[in-house]
Amino acid sequence: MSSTPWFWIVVVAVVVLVAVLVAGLLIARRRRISLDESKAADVVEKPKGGGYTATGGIALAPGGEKTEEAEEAEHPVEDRPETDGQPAVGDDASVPRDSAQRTVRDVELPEPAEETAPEPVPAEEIAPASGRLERLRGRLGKSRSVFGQSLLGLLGAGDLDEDSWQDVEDTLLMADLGAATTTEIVERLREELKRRAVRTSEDARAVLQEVLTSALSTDAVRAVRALPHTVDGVKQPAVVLVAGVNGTGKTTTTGKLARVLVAQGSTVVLGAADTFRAAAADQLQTWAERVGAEVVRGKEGADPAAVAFDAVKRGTEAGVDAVLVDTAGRLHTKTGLMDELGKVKRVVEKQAKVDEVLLVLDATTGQNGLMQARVFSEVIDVTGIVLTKLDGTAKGGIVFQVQRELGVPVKLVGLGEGPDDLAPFEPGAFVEALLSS
Ligand SMILES: Nc1nc2c(ncn2[C@@H]2O[C@H](COP(=O)(O)OP(=O)(O)OP(=O)(O)O)[C@@H](O)[C@H]2O)c(=O)[nH]1
Repeated sequence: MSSTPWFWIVVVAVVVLVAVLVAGLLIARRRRISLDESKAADVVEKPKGGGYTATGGIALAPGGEKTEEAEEAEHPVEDRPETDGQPAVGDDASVPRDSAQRTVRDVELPEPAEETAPEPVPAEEIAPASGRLERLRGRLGKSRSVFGQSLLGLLGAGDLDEDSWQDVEDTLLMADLGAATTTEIVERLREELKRRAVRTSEDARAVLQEVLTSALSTDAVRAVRALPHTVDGVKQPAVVLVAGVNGTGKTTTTGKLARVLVAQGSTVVLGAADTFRAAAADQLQTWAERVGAEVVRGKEGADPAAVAFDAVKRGTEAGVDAVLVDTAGRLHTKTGLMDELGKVKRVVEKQAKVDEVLLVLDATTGQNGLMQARVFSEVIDVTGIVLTKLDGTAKGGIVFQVQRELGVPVKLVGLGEGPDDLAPFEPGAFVEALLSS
């Protein structure tokens, strides 16, 4: 083989190699990173937030009132197929640059509206407290049928044999008068009927009324100490503590009592020291609003003694006539809760004397109510009893027992859930109501 072809093959290979080397050098040069600082300075840092710069404060509108109608949107939501106000297919993502711009213009600001005092809330009409027991006589219906019909039926029948006297005794026991009071009343009835030689049912009724009324009489003052007094020439509100077990009607009684006081021209602060149940404070607040009294309440679970203290402090500062403190319902069997009630009283007494401690008892609980009363009076020195729900029981006789056993007068009776269904307790009117047909 001749050497000519080999010569040409070597020449072509060298040419191709040179061409590849030149191309590689050119590409490498283009890719090299420039570290020239002057070029880096030309890069302008973009402000964060897409170039938005606030020129003023956030626009604010008065709360609670309706603001001016917003201008009609260019693409009203209602014209869109979807309802949530999100952009729809075909909507511009942003306002086109050539769209009409709003210019600055003067606008007439409306004259500020003259401040008008809020319309005073008309106070609810409150039934006068005097003569309430007579008006609520019908509410004693169940107890009345036991006393009025059974007793009068037995006594009006003329001379009573031993069986009849046994029936009288049973009737009194069933009405929750308790053994001791029943024995005492039966003895007095026998004596009086014999002494006066009673023959007619009219006379028998009169004797019964007299004996029952005297069994309820006491030398203790029945007036609720809820009027202000003066200490060193300074007016002090009366401080009333309302206590009792759960659901006896403490909050309702506190509200009803506040109504009575306000109706008589007193100013009242209510202390919601029932911090266990948020609803209890709300309930008291509703009463306060209806009556026109101020309410002092704490956070749920707050120390009831602190709330009671604050309520009395507020009442004293505001110069009101009475501060009524509603305490949490508690089981008389729970020592901790009872201790806490004692603390409420002690803490309040650091700044003012507690003038009245009302123990609220539910008449429908009968003997159990009596046990509660005993424990409560050991802890807080009860000065008056409020017997509630007398409208719902045949055991109105509990009044006799409570008073006799505790030596504390029944001062008020609850005869319904209505705001004016609280009556002062008057033995004569109460017995009259029990015996009325
Ligand atoms: N029929 C009748 N119901 C009453 C009377 N007093 C209160 N009540 C009702 O008894 C229920 C309990 O009353 P509240 O005032 O909430 O009792 P409370 O003792 O404050 O209850 P707690 O805060 O849970 O301890 C409510 O439904 C009242 O309307 C009354 O004299 N007669």
